[in-house]
Amino acid sequence: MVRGIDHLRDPRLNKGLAFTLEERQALGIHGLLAAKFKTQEEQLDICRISIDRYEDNLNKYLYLVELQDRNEKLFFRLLSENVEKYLPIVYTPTVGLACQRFGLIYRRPRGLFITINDKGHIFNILKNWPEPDVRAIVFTDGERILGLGDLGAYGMGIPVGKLSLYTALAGIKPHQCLPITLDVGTDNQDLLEDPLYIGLRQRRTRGKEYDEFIDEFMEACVQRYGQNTLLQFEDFALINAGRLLQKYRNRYCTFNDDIQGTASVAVAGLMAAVRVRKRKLSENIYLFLGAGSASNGIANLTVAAMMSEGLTERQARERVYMFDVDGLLSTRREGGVPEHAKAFGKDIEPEKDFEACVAKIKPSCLIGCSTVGGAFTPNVLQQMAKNIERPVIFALSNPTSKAECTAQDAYDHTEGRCIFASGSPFPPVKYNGKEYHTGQGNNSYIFPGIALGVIATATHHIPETMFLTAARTLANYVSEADLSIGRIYPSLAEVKDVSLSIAIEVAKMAYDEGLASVYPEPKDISKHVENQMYNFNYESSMPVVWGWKPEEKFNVRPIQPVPKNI
Ligand SMILES: O=C([O-])CC(=O)C(=O)O
Ligand SMILES: [Mg+2]
Repeated sequence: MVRGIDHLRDPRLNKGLAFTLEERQALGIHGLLAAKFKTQEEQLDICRISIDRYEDNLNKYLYLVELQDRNEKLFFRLLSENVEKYLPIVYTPTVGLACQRFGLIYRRPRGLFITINDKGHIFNILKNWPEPDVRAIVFTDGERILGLGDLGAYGMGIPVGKLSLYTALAGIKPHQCLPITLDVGTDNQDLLEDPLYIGLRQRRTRGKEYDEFIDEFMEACVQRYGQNTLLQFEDFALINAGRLLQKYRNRYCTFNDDIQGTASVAVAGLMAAVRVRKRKLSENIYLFLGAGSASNGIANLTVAAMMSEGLTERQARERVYMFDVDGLLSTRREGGVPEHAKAFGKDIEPEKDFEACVAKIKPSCLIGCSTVGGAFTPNVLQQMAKNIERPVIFALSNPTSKAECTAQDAYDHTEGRCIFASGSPFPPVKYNGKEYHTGQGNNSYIFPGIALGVIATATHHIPETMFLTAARTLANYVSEADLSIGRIYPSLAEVKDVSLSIAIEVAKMAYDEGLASVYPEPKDISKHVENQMYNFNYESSMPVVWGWKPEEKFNVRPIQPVPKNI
């Protein structure tokens, strides 16, 4: 039991003015607080008022970071009860800005920084982390932070933000979460010259040494926290993301959020669009702008979904085209098709002009994972409207500045006929006197639920089919009301329910497929999952008195009346 001022200084224990008189006295903090007793609800009101006073989103972000450092329960309850309002601050898009300014806003440390110089000693560094019961680690090497590129150690904002959502959206306990930055240097010249830069000021280590470093890291994590520790890759560059996923997916409990989480949310959106358009997944032609991790992840999962509608793998792949910096992925083009996207190369005439490509291939679904802001020009969008009655337009690159088009542009240039989703949030669209609230095809609908299901069952691997299950679960949440306002995702206000449902489906699957290691199998899986979840409300801080009370231990007979004749 931590007593005295240290109790107030520990964000996990601190309740501010919500400590009762008894608690203040028992903990030796009486007098260290003002006289007023507040409820958590009153505190939440003050937080909301305080944040509203800031106009600059980065200041709002800083307020929330400091709240998390001061009073963890209050932070998580605020976030979980106001998802629509604060998700864009703690997470995309503001977290992108926070990463870019990380040198300026870096105050208290959160998470671990492990550098390439620590190679050979990673386990020792993990031992410095004070929590013994970590179940999930989100880590980045900072090379592809959102669509912003190589931000090196400034990328730490991302694992921190992702893990905030683990707790706020899926109720995973904060002490079970560990954010890590693997600092192998940066190739971003601006950062190398930035006096505020907090990372190693050297070029990125690559090749064998990098691979050995990641190998050692993966091994050290399971050595420290167990084979079932969930290891989430986040914002790795294309050259490493897919390759490392293949290398580790059957050896560790791991997934790559940008490949698999993004794929799952995109496929859920496509499934919901089926309801609007009355056109099966397998009746579409897909064109991806960008042929990186996200595109390949979405394309592969879409192929799997088309196969479950009856197509062969080959037939399904034939319906998917990709276009990258060198043009359409044609086997006839100079330099051929890059290895990582081989499955989607086509034996057709090369084409370097994207607009021409949209006209020639006539896709019915256009999916942007290019990190090129504005790449879906008015001409591209108009062509999509010519291709099909209800074109699907996904502008998935993050943050907002990297989106391939805005929601308003998509409506304006398709006569309001498009079905639109974006990775970052957009304000409501006005078109022809009607207001549309388009959805956010962001992996935040997926990864918290997957993580909860995986942790609750101590699953040892995460098969691809779990992401298809998650996609179906999410798509089932989309109501007719959502669809009628142009949204192919449930509102963010429902994302906690969605996460729990995904977790339950994932947990069921883990037992069905023999992947779970929590035994015996719980009779009621939903209850089992729910029982693991974080309590966002304050609990009593009174010291617990252990021991037994005689009247509980023994059945004491009631006193009998004494017979009169004795
Ligand atoms: O963080 C997000 O908003 C989604 C994501 O994983 C990315 O863009 O890399
Ligand atoms: Mg990411």
